[in-house]
Amino acid sequence: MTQTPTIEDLRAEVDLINRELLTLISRRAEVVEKIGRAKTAEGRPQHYDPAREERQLRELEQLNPGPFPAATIKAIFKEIFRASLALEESNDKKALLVSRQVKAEDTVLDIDGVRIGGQERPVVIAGPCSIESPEQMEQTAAFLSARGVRILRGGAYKPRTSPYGFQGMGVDGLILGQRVARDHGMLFVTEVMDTRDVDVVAEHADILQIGARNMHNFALLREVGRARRPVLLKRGFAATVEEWLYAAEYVLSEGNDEVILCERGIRTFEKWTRNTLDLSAVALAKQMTHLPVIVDVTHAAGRRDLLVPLAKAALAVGADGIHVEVHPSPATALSDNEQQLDFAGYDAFLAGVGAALNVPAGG
Ligand SMILES: O=C(O)C(=O)C[C@]1(C(=O)O)C=C[C@@H](O)C=C1
Repeated sequence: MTQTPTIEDLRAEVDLINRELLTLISRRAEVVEKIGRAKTAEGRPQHYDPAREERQLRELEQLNPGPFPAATIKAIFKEIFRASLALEESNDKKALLVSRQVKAEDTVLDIDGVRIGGQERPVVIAGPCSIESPEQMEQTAAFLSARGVRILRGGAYKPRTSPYGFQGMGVDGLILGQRVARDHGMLFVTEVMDTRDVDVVAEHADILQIGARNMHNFALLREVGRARRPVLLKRGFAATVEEWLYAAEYVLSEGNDEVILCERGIRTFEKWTRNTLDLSAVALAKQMTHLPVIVDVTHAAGRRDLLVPLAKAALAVGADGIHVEVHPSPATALSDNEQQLDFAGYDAFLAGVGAALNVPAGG
């Protein structure tokens, strides 16, 4: 007399079938990978082939012995096609130069003795939004260098919403920024906005900044990639992390691997801050890439009262430095009046962030 199998017996049978299915599904994946490689070799523009999927589904529907209804069989196989397609496409993807797959260890930049990235102390990049006058730059550099800041920022090209607004000092600003930075033993970082200016900016600046609005300017990214100067690459305010990293890849692909990523806040529905600081992007960029990542707290917040908590948070998630705008007299500044710190404000900021920033205060 045959006994009715127990649940345990039936489960043992299911386990065996699972193993067979796994073997078959893996074998299928291996064959699909071969199809994928053949398509790539033939130079086919895409792996997705809906007609081929449709033919398979029709045949499977006809062969379906039940008890699963046709729709269920279709859903299961569509999932198999989706996974197979992803496998084919992932085999095509070249590991990016910015990724940790290509370089596992942190990139540490050494720019005239100023080290950025890895286990180094976080750096501070500070200075006015725009370079306006010798007095303004001199006062700012003297103040900041006395507080251990080694990188002076200042914009020489400032296209404004109105073409009639202050447009920056241009080459005179570059010369001034470089001289003042040298006089105070600092590096000079300034934004380059036009491919035609890359050479002259690289002549005067130690670090070339690509602004958020130019993150997608691929011609400019290629040009700074050839300039053989470190690049500070701001994230576009509407750019995904993937787009930001691809922008960095443009620079690296030209042979320049000295890139500092800079998160400066993204545009969201929030109105009470100028942008929204995306801390997860900082953590993610640190995890996925080997490049140093810094955070521009000034543009992220657009208001002075949030700079301390945002800087602390940025450092807590692994930022390699902080970018902050400082001006001797923000009220009379020619741009960004609302958000630049005055000198007392910078001292309060430094005291507020405290040990996390590790810059010798009042030194
Ligand atoms: O036959 C192909 O062309 C494949 O790439 C394989 C496969 C499949 O899994 O069957 C995968 C994706 C395509 O959209 C069509 C079919």
